[in-house]
Amino acid sequence: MVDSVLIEGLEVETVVGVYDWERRINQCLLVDLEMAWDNRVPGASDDVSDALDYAAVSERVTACLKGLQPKLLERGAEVLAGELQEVFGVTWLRLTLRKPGAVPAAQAVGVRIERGQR
Ligand SMILES: Nc1nc2c(c(=O)[nH]1)N=C([C@H](O)[C@@H](O)CO)CN2
Repeated sequence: MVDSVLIEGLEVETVVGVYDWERRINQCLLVDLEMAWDNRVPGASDDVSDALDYAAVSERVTACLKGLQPKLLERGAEVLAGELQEVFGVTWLRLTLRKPGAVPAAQAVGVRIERGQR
């Protein structure tokens, strides 16, 4: 499967971080997702129920990270990947989680994971 559905630069405000001061504030995370999906089916039917609905996935991503409040980006990425695979039936995904401002000299720092088979 070479087709994908994309979400790029999704902003989520949540509690995230390992330090005590970070547990008392909201910080912004940026989420990029590439998810394998057979786009020939919705391409033929023109029906959103055949598509991987990026709006529904975006809502789920936001709710998951707001609820989870992970210490590590790695934890956020891992839980998110598992939830998206289970809930939406995504067989393969590449997920990037960035934390802008965490290292002031860098534009952003983050993690990237791939899970499942294409
Ligand atoms: N690989 C990681 N390194 C660090 C993380 C992380 O989530 N993954 N987090 C922190 C702190 O929370 C940092 O962002 C505070 O500025 C440090 N390193």
